[in-house]
Amino acid sequence: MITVSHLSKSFHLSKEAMKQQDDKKDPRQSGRLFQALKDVSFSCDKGQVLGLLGPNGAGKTTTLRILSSALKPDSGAIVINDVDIIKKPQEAKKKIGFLSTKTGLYNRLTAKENIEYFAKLHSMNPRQIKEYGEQLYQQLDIEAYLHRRVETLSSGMQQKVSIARSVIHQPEVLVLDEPTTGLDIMATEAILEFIDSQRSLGRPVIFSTHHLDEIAMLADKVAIIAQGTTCFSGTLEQLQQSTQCRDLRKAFMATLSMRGQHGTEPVTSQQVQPGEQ
Ligand SMILES: Nc1ncnc2c1ncn2[C@@H]1O[C@H](COP(=O)(O)OP(=O)(O)OP(=O)(O)O)[C@@H](O)[C@H]1O
Repeated sequence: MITVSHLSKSFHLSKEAMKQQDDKKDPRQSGRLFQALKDVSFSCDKGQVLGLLGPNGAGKTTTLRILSSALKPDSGAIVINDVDIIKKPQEAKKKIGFLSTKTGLYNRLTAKENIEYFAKLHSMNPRQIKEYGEQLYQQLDIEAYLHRRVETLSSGMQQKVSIARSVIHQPEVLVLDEPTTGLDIMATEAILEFIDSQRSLGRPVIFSTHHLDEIAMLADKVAIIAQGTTCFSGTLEQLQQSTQCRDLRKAFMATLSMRGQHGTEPVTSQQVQPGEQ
């Protein structure tokens, strides 16, 4: 189980960034300080898939980068099976498999060389790499192009290799930032099937997306972030009940407008407690 509680994170803006933010008139900005996250909380249990939703700039990537330990929050906690990984960033690297939109692969290495390189960074031994690698290659259906250089692969193939590289060390939790963006229907389907297979293995999966059909198809839970604050966290049924909307798109829009995202009302952040069902 992973529990994320009350994350906050501010960035100091460069002069250039400040000009860009000024144009957006985002209330999270105060002079050169931009509070990207104010209060983000949600939880995802063993064998659950949680979809992270929110408008552009809401704070989804910032949240996921904090989960992966690439960024340190100003406050808040992330607990995976009783270990606070903010206090133990090395544990975070072991426990979390992270796929970002920029998860790098080395173009000149083959797919297999890339995956094995990252496995070694996680101190896996050759037997473990072979054993778990073989299962993973089959599961992701990437065996046919394991020996091709990454630069010769399509974006869908590269995304599957990136996923393999992110989970080769058998993390306890999988975190994926917009894993299907820019992929065609077949590649998207393969990624969604992989997420579903992780749920069956009992591994919590947290993924951000702008595609509500992916949420409807896969997610057990949803967390909606608006302007750096969680405005809903719970099951899909609870989202539908709280908004009285069966249609997910309408439920999402209703949640945002209840929180003042479409009007002039301030965001009245209803405190979402981690672990809330
Ligand atoms: N390093 C940084 N310095 C300054 N501002 C930042 C930094 N990183 C993110 N931000 C700002 O924080 C806000 C949240 O960004 P984030 O990338 O987390 O949003 P998002 O919800 O993932 O958006 P999208 O759906 O467009 O990917 C944005 O306004 C962004 O410009």
